[in-house]
Order: sequence, then C-alpha cells, then structure tokens
Amino acid sequence: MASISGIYSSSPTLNHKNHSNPIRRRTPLPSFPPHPKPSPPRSLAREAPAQLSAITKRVNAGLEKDPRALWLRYVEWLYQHKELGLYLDVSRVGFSDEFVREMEPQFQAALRSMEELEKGAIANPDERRMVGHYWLRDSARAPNSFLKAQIDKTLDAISEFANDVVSGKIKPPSSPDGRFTQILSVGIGGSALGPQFVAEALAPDNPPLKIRFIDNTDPAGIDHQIAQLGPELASTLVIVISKSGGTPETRNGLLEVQKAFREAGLNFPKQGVAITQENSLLDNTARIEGWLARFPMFDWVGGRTSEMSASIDIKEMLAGAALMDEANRNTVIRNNPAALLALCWYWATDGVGSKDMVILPYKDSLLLFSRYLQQLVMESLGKEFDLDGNRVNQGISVYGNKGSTDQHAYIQQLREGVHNFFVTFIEVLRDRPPGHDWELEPGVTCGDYLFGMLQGTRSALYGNNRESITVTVQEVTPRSVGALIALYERAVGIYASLVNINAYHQPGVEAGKKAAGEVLALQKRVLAVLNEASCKEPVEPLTLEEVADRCHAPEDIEMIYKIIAHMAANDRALIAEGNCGSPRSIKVFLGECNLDELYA
Ligand SMILES: O=P(O)(O)OC[C@H]1O[C@H](O)[C@H](O)[C@@H](O)[C@@H]1O
Repeated sequence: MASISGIYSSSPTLNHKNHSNPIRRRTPLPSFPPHPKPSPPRSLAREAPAQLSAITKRVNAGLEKDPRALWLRYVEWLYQHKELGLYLDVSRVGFSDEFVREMEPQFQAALRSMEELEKGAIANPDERRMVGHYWLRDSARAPNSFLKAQIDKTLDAISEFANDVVSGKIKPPSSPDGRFTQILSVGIGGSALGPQFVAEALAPDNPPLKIRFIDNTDPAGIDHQIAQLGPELASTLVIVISKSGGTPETRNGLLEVQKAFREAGLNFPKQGVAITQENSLLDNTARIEGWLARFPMFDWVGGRTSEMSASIDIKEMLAGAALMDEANRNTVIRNNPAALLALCWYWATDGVGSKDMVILPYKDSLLLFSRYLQQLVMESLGKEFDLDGNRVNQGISVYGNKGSTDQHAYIQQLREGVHNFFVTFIEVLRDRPPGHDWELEPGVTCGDYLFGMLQGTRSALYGNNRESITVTVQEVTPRSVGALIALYERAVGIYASLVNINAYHQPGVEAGKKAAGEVLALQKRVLAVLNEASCKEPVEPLTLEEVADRCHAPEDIEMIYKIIAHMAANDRALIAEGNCGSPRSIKVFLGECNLDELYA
C-alpha cells in the first residue's frame, strides 16, 4: 500500500501544496523540455523555414505546470469520439498554439493527400500502387464498382466460412468429434502481427477454436507448436497467410506443417486455408492441391495494414474502424484524432524521430499492441529517402509491453534516465465485465490499483517533464480494437505526409531478404565443392581457404566459416576437423559422397 500512495502523491504538478497560488501562476514556467533541443537537420532548415521557426520557438516554450492551467489545457484539447467512447488526451505534450498555427498548412496538405489516397491515387509511387485499406471498412469509398464488389464478396465469404467452421458445418475429415478445435496460423510480419494482436485482445476465455501461431522459420519453435497440438492436429484448421504468397519463412512453416500432417496420416488439403493474392505461388499451390478454402488479399492493401482483411468478428472491427476513419477525415486538427496524434509525434520528435514512442497499454489483452505498432510505425516511417529523393533517414522507434507490469521493469529509466522518448498510455475504463468486481480492501478493487498505477505514472513522468499522450477506450471490444488500429494507421499516413515520405513500401526489408538468399546460394556452392572433394579417393579434406577459393568466393570466407559451423552443429553429414574457435585449423569434408550430384 505504501508504494501505491507514494505514486499518488509523487506528482508535483497535481499537488496543490506545491503551488502557493496555482491560478495566477501562469508565466514563471520551467521550460519544457528543460534542455535545449538539438538543432533540426540541415535539410529541414533549408527546406522548411516555417517548421524551423516552430521548432526554435518550441525550445523556448514552456508548458503550463500550474494544476489549474493544466486542467484548462486538458479540457481545451480533449478529443472525444462519442459513438466509439474513445478519448484522446494530448494535454501532456507541450506543443504551443503557435506551433499548431505554423503547422496548419502542412496539415492541410497532409489531409488533402489522404483524401486523394482514399480516392485511389497512386499513394505508393515506388511500387506504383494504390493504398486501399480504408476501403475495406467502407467499400462504398472504393474507386470503382469492381473493387467494391471484390471487397463485399470477400467479406461475405469469410464470414460465411467462419460461421460454418464454428457451427461444425465444415468439418475436419478425420477428427473423432467432427469439429475443428484449433487454428494454426502460419505467416510473418503483417500476416501475423495483426491476427496475433487481435486474437490476444479479443479471444474469449474459452473460444470455440483456440489459435496458435507459427511466425518464424525457427524449427524448434515450429516443432513446439506442432507438439502442443498433439492429436488435435486432426482437428486443426491451418490458415496460411501471405500477401505475396512467396515469403520463405511462411513457405517453410507450411512445409513443416504439411510434413507433420503426412506423418500423422492426415490429409492436409482438407484442413488448409490460404489467404493470399490471387495467382500467387501460395494461391496456385492451394488451388492445385484442392485446399479447403482460399481467400484473396489485394494488391492495394499492404501487409501491415491488412488486419481488416480476414478476422473473426470482422464486421464489428470494421464498423469501429469505419467510424474512426470518418472522424479522421475532419479537416480541423483538434477535431481529428489521427491528426492530433501526428501533431504530437511531430512535436515530440522534432519531425525527425528524435524521440522513441513508448506504448503502455494498461490492459493485459492489449499486450501485443506495441508489437503490432512496431511494424506499422517503423516499417512505414523508417525510410532513407523522402518523396523528392533527399536522404532523410526518417522513422520513430516504438517499444512497450504493458502497464503496470512495466512499472517494475523500465519506468525507472523513463522517469529519471535518458530523456529520449514520449509515452502513449492506453487506458481501458471498464475493469471487468459487469457483476464480477469486488473490493479487495475497503473501497478499492483490483482494477482501481491498475487505474492508480496509470494515473500515478502519468503524473510522475509529467512531473519530470516527460511528455505523454493518453488514449482512452471504454472496453476492449472488436469495435474499439478496430478503432485503435484505424487511428494509428491514419496517424502514420498523416505523419508520413508531414515529413514527405512514402509510408507504403519497405525497400529496406528487401535488402536483408536478398542477402539471406545469397547466403543460401553460397551454402549450396560450398556443399557442391565439398561433395566433389569428398568423392575423391582418398577423400580430400579442405581448409576454409581452399573451400572459399574453389567456390570462387575468397571474399566470403567468413560467411563460409559460419555456414560450415552451422551445418556441423546440426549433424549435417559434414565432418569438420580442428577447432571452431581457431578457424584456420579447420579441415572439412562430407561423410558421404553423392555421385549423382557430382555428375548432374
Ligand atoms: O504477407 P507476406 O507477403 O508473406 O509478407 C510478410 C511480410 O514480409 C516483409 O517482411 C514485409 O516487409 C512485411 O511488410 C510483410 O508483412
């Protein structure tokens, strides 16, 4: 108890005793933030004098620390969406009215580009693609009737399929009780994070089908998921999700699952569902093999904004997202929650990502929201070049788990340590379903503690000049989760326009994928060289230098060493003599010679 009351009283900003005359104390404000900001980068100074002056003024701006003035600021800026029961509080972010005025033209331009995007403009110029995730929740906004029909048809088909699976109309072929009991979702990135977040947030305590995920190419992780299913593999619906239909991690997951089906004597196609673009590799495989169902993903929906393409209770989520989208079309910044968020991000990070975004949901079921936002924000905003080709190295880092758990982990640093972040609290007003609450001490419930922790942390951080935003929802429901996703999707879009980058492609991810492909190609060459030497009489063990020379890749010797060490650790018919800690001592050959391959 002592520590709880400590938190309540730790905020100088809310403790009237600290201020002799709170109402009149309007000017002698400590500057907020207290340290001078680093100068904006040169390109910004050169290209946007208005922004520069806003940032300079911001350095000198003080935020009201007087509790009454703070309350007025809270009331003045509080955004409420009545129908969604959603609130956005930006009062603990220190932007000045002048900053908002100076940003106004940029915001109007950003809102106009969002309008164009919704009308079907090529908003992803590098990939020459439209960006249509907003149409998924309001198909009437799709730019033509063909796209509208595609969206409506898919939504109906998914709903019907989900109902038939849950009701038992669609059955697994060899399950004893005749119903699907588990879902195994195979996918990565945007094809995993959204479903994971939504499942964690919305699944009831005893769902008709339990869901588990394979979202990596880690064989031990895949084995673990399959082992946990045990005999229930026979009643598992396997949903393979990949927009491109060619992502190697997802393909590997599928191949591993298919192997497990074969070993259990089960017929995979009767339990397999593919969610992918029409005519992708995955789609074609599913069609040829006659999988149970196939649902389309659309070219104009990016992976990280595809959460609304397939999900249980999708209609309510879509309704929440559609309401939020509507609010986000408002051209008055303070009445547009996504614009308000983007404004806070711009202010807090100087429009150059100088601070990290810490997401703290005070609700266990929202644990994965920060992980979901990590992809949405960092993959969208983390760009080397702006739309005019200038090198800008943009982005905002995102991390966070959940409150109050994080109170016992890293909040110490947030309050007192390096000041390189701003916080977003996600508050859920309803603690428990009605009728289940009880007071664990007089007048106080378990949920009151959680509430106290959130408010206390917000005040304690603010008391030390750490800015925060608070998003409040009444309950975690499909509707509010849909609204939260839509709020952040749009804020990312607006922010991207403000800083003039393409939020809808991910060229940086491709570099790593290409490099991974090159490593695997090199491994094949290494194996061919070793096979040739191992087919000699007597067998010719090779040093790493010799392997590298014969692969015509002397510059890749370090990678060859790593490939050999990895294969040796995994009992791969490869014999390495010497000590892995002294790479020069290693001599390597294969335990068996493959003549077919040698003469292929
Ligand atoms: O859905 P897929 O095509 O399999 O893509 C899965 C993921 O692949 C890449 O890593 C992209 O950067 C992500 O944006 C995408 O979500």
